[in-house]
Amino acid sequence: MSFASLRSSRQSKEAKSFVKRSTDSVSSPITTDRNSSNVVDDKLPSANSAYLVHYDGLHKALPPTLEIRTSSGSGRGLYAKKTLKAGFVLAAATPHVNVLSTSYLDSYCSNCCGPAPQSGLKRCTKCRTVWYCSSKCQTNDWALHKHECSALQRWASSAPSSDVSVPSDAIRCIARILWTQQKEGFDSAWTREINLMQSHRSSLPSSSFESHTHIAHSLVRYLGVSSPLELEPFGLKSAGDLVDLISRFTTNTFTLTTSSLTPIGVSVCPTIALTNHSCEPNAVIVFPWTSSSPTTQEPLMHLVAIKDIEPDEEIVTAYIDTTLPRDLRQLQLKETYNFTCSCSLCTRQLKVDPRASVWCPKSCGRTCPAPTEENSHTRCVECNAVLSSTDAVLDALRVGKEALDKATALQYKDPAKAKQLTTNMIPILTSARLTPSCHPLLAMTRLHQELLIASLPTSLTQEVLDDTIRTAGKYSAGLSALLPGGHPVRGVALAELGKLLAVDEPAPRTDAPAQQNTFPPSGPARLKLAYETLVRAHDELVVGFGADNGGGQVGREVREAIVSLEKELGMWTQGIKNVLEDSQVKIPRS
Ligand SMILES: C[S@@+](CC[C@H](N)C(=O)[O-])C[C@H]1O[C@@H](n2cnc3c(N)ncnc32)[C@H](O)[C@@H]1O
Repeated sequence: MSFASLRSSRQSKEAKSFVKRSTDSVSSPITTDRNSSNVVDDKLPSANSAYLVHYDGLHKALPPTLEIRTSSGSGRGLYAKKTLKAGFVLAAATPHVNVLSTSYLDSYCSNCCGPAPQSGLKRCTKCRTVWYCSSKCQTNDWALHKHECSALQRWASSAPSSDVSVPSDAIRCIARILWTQQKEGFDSAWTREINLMQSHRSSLPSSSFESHTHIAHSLVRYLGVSSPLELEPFGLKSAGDLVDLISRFTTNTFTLTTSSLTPIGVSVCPTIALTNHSCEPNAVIVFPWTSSSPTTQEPLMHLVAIKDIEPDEEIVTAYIDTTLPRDLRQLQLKETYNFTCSCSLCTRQLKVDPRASVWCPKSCGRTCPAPTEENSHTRCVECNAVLSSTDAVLDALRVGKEALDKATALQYKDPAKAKQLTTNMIPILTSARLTPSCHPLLAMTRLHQELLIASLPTSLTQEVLDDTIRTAGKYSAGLSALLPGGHPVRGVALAELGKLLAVDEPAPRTDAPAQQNTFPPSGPARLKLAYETLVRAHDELVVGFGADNGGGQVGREVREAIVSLEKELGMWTQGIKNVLEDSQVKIPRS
């Protein structure tokens, strides 16, 4: 596979791999105003004591395999009515609203959210802020964009500096909700479905006051009114209604991603927002972009089972990055969604959590729990060897977390500096004996891989390519210790590793037998590994992006890569056979 094909397969250098909700803050799981619109039908005799309920509008949009029930712990949720296999597309829905993040406005179509076609995107000549892939998309979007266009121009004219000349995706998304409600009608099914989403208005935590106030002020300015009291034409009759809307947005919004999980914006989909959270999810939300010409279709949000699901089992997705250790996960869930997670992963007593683990000091092959400030005494779970270098490990963990935050902040502004940081930090974390799945080494490795791929020179050297492959290998290994088979993040990581292995080697090593145990191998062994990795990736992708979707766009790319590798390997085999036949040399049996 050529180096160019590797690059073109990457839609963006901004690859942040986790599908999650992109919200800021929330509060308690259930509110009285939301319940008032429910009709409790009957009590189900299920172990989790959930109740079957009908919500005007939302249940109609559900496939017959799912139903909405409510439980005291987590409010409404989606439940399976029959056995559903891993890879089954549980629901596919066109989101009510999709909005691109500011940095992607000039590289994706603002109507269909597809990538720029070969001919490039066309910019709206009035606001000069949003871009479209075709006049058809521009025309389709005009009913909403005509309001947005003047709002964007007004906002830009009063912006204090060019870097804040476009409002955030959150503000643009909430405004689109309001304009659509005006267009569809305040009594329409569309508006009712938005209003059925959970609001935490009555129990907002004080930590979210600031962000809600900030959103409210920005929204008022963007809509061109002078105070929240002038929002009545948008159906907001009181400041409380505005808080409701902002809370609904923050609690229920998803990250819009590309087919390879790059986050590019925000998405609102009331039906799929009914899924509750677990750090050990049995389902994921993806945008597989299965259409052969994705730029002509709206993105479809798919809820896909990644494990076999039993009848009456709740469908749960992860709202946050589940590769984080428990304390960080709990902090994020509390801050953003205002609940304490009591999922199986959070409540299970693990001897050692791979997210916070270091290798045995005696190198027996097993691990110890990473030391913490509260508990620095730690020993190997297998051979009991005591970790004596706890201060060094604690230092490495602290410095590593700081460096990760800094490198993440710098990755687009100054990628060279970010790469310098990750390059320096990874050996420090590795020599402190952190395992590849340990935080922050896993996240640092992922960022390093992104930075390496984004900066691959056109004239690639063997050293740079091999270094990138080693990083991708470590990232994949770390993920495999944490995420179940079939998780789309694993599939995409394996696909990237396989594609890197398949890139034509600039200077294949000729001392292959001596290098047998080195990674990555060279020559035919490398091609074989590329092939095996891509086949594994494909197996995972057809689960994570849905079997009916053929693993989505990434699955299709991987299939194409597999076919071309099969041809290449076939040529190798034939070539070796010919040489052997010519020279009458026998192929050794082992
Ligand atoms: C997107 S909504 C999910 C649907 C929501 N339960 C409803 O009734 O509309 C997210 C909210 O659901 C609640 N929630 C989700 N998962 C939960 C869990 N595992 N435990 C407790 N509450 C949860 C939290 O209040 C969270 O802010």
